[in-house]
Amino acid sequence: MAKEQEYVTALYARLDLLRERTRKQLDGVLAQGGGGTHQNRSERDSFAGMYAERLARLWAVENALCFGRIDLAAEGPLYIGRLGLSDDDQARLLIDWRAPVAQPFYRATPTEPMGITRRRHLQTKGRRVVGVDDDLLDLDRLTDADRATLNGEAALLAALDEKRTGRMRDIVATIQAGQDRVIRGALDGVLVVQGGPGTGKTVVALHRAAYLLYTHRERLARRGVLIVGPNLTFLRYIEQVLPSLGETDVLLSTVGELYPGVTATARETARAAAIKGSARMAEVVARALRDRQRVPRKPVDIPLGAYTLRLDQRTCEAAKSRALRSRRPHNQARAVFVRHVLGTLARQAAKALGRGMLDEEELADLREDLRTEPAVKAALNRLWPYLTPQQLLIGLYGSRERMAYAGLSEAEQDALYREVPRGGGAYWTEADVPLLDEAAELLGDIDAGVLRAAALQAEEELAAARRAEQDERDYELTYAREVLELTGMSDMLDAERFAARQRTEENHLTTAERAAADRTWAFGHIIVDEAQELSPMAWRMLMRRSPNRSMTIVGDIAQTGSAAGASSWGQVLDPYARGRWREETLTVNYRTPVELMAVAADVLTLVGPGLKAPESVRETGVRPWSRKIDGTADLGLIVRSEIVDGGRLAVIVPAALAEEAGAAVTKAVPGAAAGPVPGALEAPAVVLTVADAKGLEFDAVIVAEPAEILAESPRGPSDLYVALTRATRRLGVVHSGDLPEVLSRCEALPPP
Ligand SMILES: Nc1ncnc2c1ncn2[C@@H]1O[C@H](COP(=O)(O)OP(=O)(O)OP(=O)(O)O)[C@@H](O)[C@H]1O
Repeated sequence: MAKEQEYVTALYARLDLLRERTRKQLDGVLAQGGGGTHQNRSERDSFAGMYAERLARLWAVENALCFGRIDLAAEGPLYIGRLGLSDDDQARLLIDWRAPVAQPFYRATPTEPMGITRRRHLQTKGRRVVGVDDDLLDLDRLTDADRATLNGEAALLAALDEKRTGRMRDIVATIQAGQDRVIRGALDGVLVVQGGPGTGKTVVALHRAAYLLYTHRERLARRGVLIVGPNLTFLRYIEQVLPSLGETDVLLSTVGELYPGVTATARETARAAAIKGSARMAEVVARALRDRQRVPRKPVDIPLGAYTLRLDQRTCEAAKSRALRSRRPHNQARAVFVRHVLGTLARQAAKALGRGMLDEEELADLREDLRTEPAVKAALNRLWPYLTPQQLLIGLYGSRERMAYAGLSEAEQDALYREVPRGGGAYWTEADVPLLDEAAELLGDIDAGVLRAAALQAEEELAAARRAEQDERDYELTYAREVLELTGMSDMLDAERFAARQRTEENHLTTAERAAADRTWAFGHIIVDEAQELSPMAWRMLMRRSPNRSMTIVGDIAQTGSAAGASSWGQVLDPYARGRWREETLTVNYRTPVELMAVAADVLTLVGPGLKAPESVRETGVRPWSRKIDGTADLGLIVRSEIVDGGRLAVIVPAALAEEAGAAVTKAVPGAAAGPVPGALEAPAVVLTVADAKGLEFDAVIVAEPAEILAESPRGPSDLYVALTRATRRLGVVHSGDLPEVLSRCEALPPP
């Protein structure tokens, strides 16, 4: 240990020196100030960015800088750590864990030693070496049983046994061979990582992101990496892993956050979400748009001073079919529509003016005059309006006729109908986001000038409405204001200044920040976690963000909870990457001890025949228990008695019980949290629904009213399976009715 300490001390000294040097370089660049030519400034900016990033990376690796070493038969030891370090003569001092030469640290086994004779795990506390743990890969000294299983077991078990902090930690020191294969898998194509609960899918996906960024830095730094998770609590749970690996420029997002400018915070029924998620909504949105490209049933008269122009159906039909044939998105095709209509009107006007033959130039002038006539503008806006995705969907959900036209059945209309928003408040739900994205594809951009004009016009109309209806309760007024706000039009008033600011800020934004602000950004690689939950419409949206189909998709089909979620990976991926996706399976459970997994495995038989639970690596000797309770007051008492100092406990409840149970537990336990609120992860106890607990883990879990969880949705068995597999140590079940037969393996304790 003393020898290892010497080496580790030298590594930290080197790290300190590099930090010092980089700091000086950064200060030097910043001291040059903002003068000089544009090129000077932009060069300085990019140097400053580079040094700042390097410095951040050097600071991120303080903890467990070096965690292992491998002894190569030929060249002596190599030290493995969070980043690569060399001395001033370029001699290697520390190898980045992601470098190819570090691979034997994770993969070597006694049967396949990969040229190393020994692997050593170094445990450190701060800068102090506190433990050394060796695996000998020298074949002659091992038994057959050792050979089959030996893989840094002691270090792994120590890591798994630690109390949870509420945040996921990195596992660089103890990545297992099967996981390493996933982490270092090729960048291109779609890699599916299927695995039961606790098999490390999430943590492996995050390490894969770090590995890919290291190995393909050029390509990925420019296009960025997106990591999609199921909810904000989950993203908070994992957000520290990549920074601790020295990678900060990655975009973490839920599906609901992927449409810039929209915050999807409204709630809706599972049924509505399921309808919105189904694949046929692509056609529904397309039809909803066709509904807005209307040909009037009767000719439209346009009064223009002394005479009246008439827009007949044939003209509208012809204009529409030209616009559609242009194959441009709706807002851009509008120009084609308008041009044709104006042409016809101009010829009519010429006739009305008694001027039979006009030359091209005169006709063009006339068209331009007509274009700005309010009555003409109003007619064109009715026939082929500029639309934002928000307007299209608000209009659809707010009208049964439109929904019927778009192909939704009466029952579906009932589920989706929503009043056109009046006062403030949340409107958009998570399931709306892929539909907005779909609509945006069909609508295309409205160019900034037009948007500005439209916003100004809307403002004028608002002012006019204000004048006209001062005394009445002004529905129209609120409506106009709301739509302006919901569609983001109100921001567009200042589009020019916004654009100018955007241009100057561009240079300072990281790739992730730029990607987050751009709906059409194509990512270099996308990682989707809890991918079984995504709806077909959400997949369509993600696939648009990944034209090169370089993706890692992790999940567990047996844990699917949402009604629009996946039942097989083929069903999800074949439409986009048939024959081009590969699957890796993880089968070892690093979270849940054997005793708990036995209970969960019983429940898995309800999910589907033939499904196999992952195998747990640890036994704790602690049996899961069950207890009959008499209401949520009892629950509060039990939770209080189950809390262990410094440990974290979750109470997982059916959605219908969330509020009541949350109130009871927060009353009984000081500091407890109800629901996925900020701070929930750090609380000693938290009450969560299954959907909110997905992907998380806790020292102890109490599952409340399992029978209701089973009955609450068609995916009830999957939900119960998820709930039972969140604990790293202790599991209890409380029930006021009968305990479901499938949980009979729990030890029945007397009521409190
Ligand atoms: N090689 C490893 N070394 C140390 N800890 C590990 C290792 N692999 C997994 N773990 C730990 O096991 C736990 C479960 O991992 P993770 O959450 O990634 O599993 P998962 O497969 O995503 O589970 P679920 O499907 O239930 O969400 C985490 O605490 C993780 O840190």
